[in-house]
Amino acid sequence: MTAKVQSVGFIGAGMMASAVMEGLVSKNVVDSSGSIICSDLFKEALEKAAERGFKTTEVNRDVCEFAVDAIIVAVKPNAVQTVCRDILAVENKTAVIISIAAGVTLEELERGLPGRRVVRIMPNTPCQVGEGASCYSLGTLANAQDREIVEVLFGAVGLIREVPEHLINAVTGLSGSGPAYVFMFIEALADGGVRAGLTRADALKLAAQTVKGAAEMVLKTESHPGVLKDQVCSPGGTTIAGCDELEKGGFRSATIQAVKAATKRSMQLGHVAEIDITNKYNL
Ligand SMILES: NC(=O)C1=CN([C@@H]2O[C@H](COP(=O)(O)OP(=O)(O)OC[C@H]3O[C@@H](n4cnc5c(N)ncnc54)[C@H](O)[C@@H]3O)[C@@H](O)[C@H]2O)C=CC1
Ligand SMILES: O=C(O)[C@@H]1CCC=N1
Repeated sequence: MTAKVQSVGFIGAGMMASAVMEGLVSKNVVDSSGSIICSDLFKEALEKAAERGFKTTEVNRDVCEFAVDAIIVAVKPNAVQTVCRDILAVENKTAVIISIAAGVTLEELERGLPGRRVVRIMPNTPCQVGEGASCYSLGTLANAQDREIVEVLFGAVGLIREVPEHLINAVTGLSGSGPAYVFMFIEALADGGVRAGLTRADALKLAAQTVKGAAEMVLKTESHPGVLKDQVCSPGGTTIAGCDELEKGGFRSATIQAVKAATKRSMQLGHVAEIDITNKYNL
């Protein structure tokens, strides 16, 4: 979808908000960066956003007054209920409220925002370069137009899917957290290349391009990744020797465990957000 939106607000201007804001501008979803406003308690975050041409404010209510299409809640899970109180203080009934907070359920959002249309979404940082992966669920009062806004905003910056809410924690464990696992893999591939004599710069480029190319093959051919892996492995050749080492190191099992652990952690975060507002967990 390429429809333009009039104005969008972000409460919290940190890592994930910046990634989505950059993506929306570069994909021309908004006329200019001036159609996006963000608020934060942290001055440096606002200064960075202002340098990129976004409107900024220290007052969350300003965001709610400015945003016509959507207010995106982009604070850590334990700050969501505080932000809900700021949102409720402004009579903005047009904007749908979209939370990207890990673990915070639609029920918790609707309890904090009675009578408001809410959406829970889990994006990831590659939204910044238009290659995100986001899954969302609509709250009980959200309507077809709200679904369209979510699809326009997050569809412009990557893949977008509607899923039943109970799957969003699994999405968080896989695509929400997944970029970090992939970055670790790229770093390790590059370390291997350096160990084998390549320059760091060449090794990093080769590693990143290899991951990008392999991912494109999975998406474009729709082949099972095991089939594509077999095509690289010559009998008695180099690749199977490398695969052998990965299996010895528990590579696949470790990856599965990582997704499971992150999913479990996501399930805990909504609860933590409810009971802990002390920043103890630094969420
Ligand atoms: N970083 C990631 O890869 C992803 C993060 N998320 C979710 O996005 C949310 C934000 O995460 P990040 O951007 O990584 O965190 P971050 O720490 O970079 O950004 C959060 C920002 O919110 C600000 N903030 C805190 N309390 C506030 C308040 N009351 N009013 C206004 N601003 C306030 C903080 O100063 C900070 O700049 C989290 O709920 C996280 O679960 C979702 C998908 C991916
Ligand atoms: O680590 C986190 O809690 C956030 C949610 C998904 C990615 N980063």
